Amino acid sequence: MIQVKEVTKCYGKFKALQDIDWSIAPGEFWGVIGPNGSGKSTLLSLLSGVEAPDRGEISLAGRSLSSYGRKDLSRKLAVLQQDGLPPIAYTVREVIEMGRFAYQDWRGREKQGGAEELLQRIMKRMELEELAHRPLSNLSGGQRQRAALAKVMAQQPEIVLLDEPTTYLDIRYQMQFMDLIAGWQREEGLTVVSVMHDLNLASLYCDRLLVLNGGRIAGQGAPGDILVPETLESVFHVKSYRIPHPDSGAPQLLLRKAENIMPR
Ligand SMILES: Nc1ncnc2c1ncn2[C@@H]1O[C@H](COP(=O)(O)OP(=O)(O)OP(=O)(O)O)[C@@H](O)[C@H]1O
Repeated sequence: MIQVKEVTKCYGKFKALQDIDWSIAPGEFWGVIGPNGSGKSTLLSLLSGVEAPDRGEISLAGRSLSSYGRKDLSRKLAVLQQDGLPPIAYTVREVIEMGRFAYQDWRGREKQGGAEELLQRIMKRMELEELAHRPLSNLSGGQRQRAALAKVMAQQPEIVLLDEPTTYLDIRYQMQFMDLIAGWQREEGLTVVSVMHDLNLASLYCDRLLVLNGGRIAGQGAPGDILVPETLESVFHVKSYRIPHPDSGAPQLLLRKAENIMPR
């Protein structure tokens, strides 16, 4: 679905990403993890076409990413940022409708029917019906994030790129958000690439993890292979224990306080 070949991205003389080779198959759920400043957001902005690599090539469904027009790309790929939508005066309903941009003609009319039914279904699923006519400016950060996800769903993309999407959500909505994305992935074969700071959440939801460190790939593979105390120590400089999740056996990490770590 996405091929990243020998990609390097520089800001001035600084190499934010170097020699990135990565392949994403359709329907996979990838988590991108790594310390602050390791290049995660830069990689996402390259995948979304917002920025272009200095070297190397990114292709999407067999075509160079740079050859896609704006509407063309919007039907394939949607992006959800950490603070998905600003507190603007548009209502929730209006914002979700904006997700249909790529399917409208120059007068703002849909080329095919069925949009109204789709919007109703999405609002119901996201529990946004009661908020439909409220302006974003008087919603909480978490409610705005749900509206942002609804807008992305209305876009009906094949790939969704998420940049730390659960940062401002409480634990209930973090889980609800991840469950919605995972359900959407299962039901419609959505391909997901998500920057994640919460490694335990990444372990529960991602099929594969890409580890960045200092702009280079420090590992890629299944969470069971990647989330080991040795990697946590070499990449994040923290000590941890690893235990299996009682439900699924997925690895979960317990962080160790420095005062409890006995010198050998
Ligand atoms: N527009 C820019 N100009 C100059 N340097 C930049 C720019 N954008 C990012 N960088 C630098 O590139 C490196 C990677 O930044 P990036 O935002 O991709 O990291 P990240 O892994 O997403 O970090 P975080 O976890 O803190 O969000 C950092 O050192 C950052 O300072």
